[in-house]
Amino acid sequence: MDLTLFYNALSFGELSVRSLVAVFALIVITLCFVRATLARNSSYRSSPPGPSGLPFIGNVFDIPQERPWVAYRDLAETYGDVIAVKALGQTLVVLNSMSATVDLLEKRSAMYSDRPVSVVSQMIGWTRNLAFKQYGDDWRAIRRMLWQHIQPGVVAKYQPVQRRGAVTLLKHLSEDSSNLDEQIKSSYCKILLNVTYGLRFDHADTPRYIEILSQLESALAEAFQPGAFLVEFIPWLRHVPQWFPGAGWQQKVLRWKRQLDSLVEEPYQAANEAMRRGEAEQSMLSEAMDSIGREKDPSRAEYANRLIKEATSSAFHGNVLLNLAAILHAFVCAIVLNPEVQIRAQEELDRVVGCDRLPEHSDRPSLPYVEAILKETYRWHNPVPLGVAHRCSEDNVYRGWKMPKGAAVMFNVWAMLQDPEVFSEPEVFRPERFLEDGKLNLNMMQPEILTFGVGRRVCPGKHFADDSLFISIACILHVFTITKALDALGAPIPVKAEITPGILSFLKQFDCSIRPRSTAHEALVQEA
Ligand code: HEM
Repeated sequence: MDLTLFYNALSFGELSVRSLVAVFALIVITLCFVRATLARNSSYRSSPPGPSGLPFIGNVFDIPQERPWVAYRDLAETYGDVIAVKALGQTLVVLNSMSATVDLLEKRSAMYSDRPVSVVSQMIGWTRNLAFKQYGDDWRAIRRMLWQHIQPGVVAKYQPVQRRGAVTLLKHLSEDSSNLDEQIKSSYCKILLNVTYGLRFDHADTPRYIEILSQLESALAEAFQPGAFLVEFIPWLRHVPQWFPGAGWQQKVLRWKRQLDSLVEEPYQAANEAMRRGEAEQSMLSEAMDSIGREKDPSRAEYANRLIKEATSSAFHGNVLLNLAAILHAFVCAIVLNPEVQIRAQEELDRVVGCDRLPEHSDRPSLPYVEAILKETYRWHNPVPLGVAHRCSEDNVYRGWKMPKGAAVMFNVWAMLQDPEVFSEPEVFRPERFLEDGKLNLNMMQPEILTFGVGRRVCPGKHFADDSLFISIACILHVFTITKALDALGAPIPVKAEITPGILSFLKQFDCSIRPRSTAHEALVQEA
């Protein structure tokens, strides 16, 4: 999933007020909050500790836009694992330890499972996605429907499609590995279109959907930048007509809305047409349609249709594809930087799988080192370093602090997965940390319990994602040798694991060479 929400953006970086109008509006808003702030003064004193900040605007200038998760970890060293920062009357609580995360998001999940509201999200229509929905009946119904299709007991049925996607990626990479990021996205897009909508791998619109998803990736980054949209502070601005001076932002929001509409509507329509022609493969959509096929009451059928549409599109768009792609991309980067890991993995694959076939999901229990590489990738590079913001829906007391209703709550996944007390030399990519005597060491903290979120909003696609990433990683390691690319003079081009700016964390593009290990391995790809 995916997104990250307005309140992620409200991680209170330097508020980039871009114009005099914005500055003026900000002053007006802060004055409007004076009374409320004073009224809440007593609760402020008892809320979790954090930097004091400026009067009324709070900590707006305390947290940088770049890598705010590092700033929160540093604040936790001063104030303790639970910190609160405030801006413009809003409270953001950041949990920097596993114990606080479990205490609040899991043990008190009835109170900590809502999402903060974002006006821009509503305008774009992101609220059709499960990840953006408020906690309530609609969320519950859609989540239940999606869960039926991707819960642990049934998710293995998608393994053949995931392996087909991995093989498609191998074929593309053996022809041209220069655009790694695009190839990875294309492979996961095909898998997701097939399992959610039953669309074939060669569906003509796949490249266009990838293009729209990439554009929406930038939209996510921009929409949630602090101060980027004044409407988040003054919601009535959404009613200002587009022609009004200064309302040009609405054009942008409208463009994103159209793009998202395409992504929600077009695969759904294409799938329905394919089903009518009898050309669609079995999918979440076709199974869900079968189950409501006998519904006679038109209003109930209409309601069920909307649930199906929103459940399937939640498994396709949002950050689902971007998260999968980000993790596989990080894995390739880690291998380029750590050639000894590749050698050890290939020894294991040669011993278990041999040279005359590609890996299968059924090999997984016999490939602990490859498994450890996946775990270490989850730990080493997490695309959602602050999780997805939850919202506290009732006043409650934790460790003597008042946790106010309406506070956004984020959990610093990055800080927990980079904690040197738990993972020695956390910046080093070392799969061995998850092994003991050649077997998985289950006494180690398992990164996936944080990577996919916590509590009732935990990622429902985590088992699907984990199966899919495992087979991709096993197949790539089995077939290719990945090294640094060489420049014109034959010298290795340096690679650095740098992240893109923004509230989501993706590794920047890097050069690398991806070549078949041998003609026998190349033949495996051609024959698959
Ligand atoms: C490596 C890939 C993935 C990562 C890192 C990831 C991560 C996450 C995270 C951190 C959340 C928020 C959890 C929280 O609020 O505490 C989430 C929610 C969600 N994810 Fe994933 N996810 C991935 C893949 C998938 C896949 C493959 C699917 C569907 C097939 C999926 C569907 C969803 C949905 C629908 C939600 C919203 C759940 C809700 O709010 O109730 N995700 N994901």
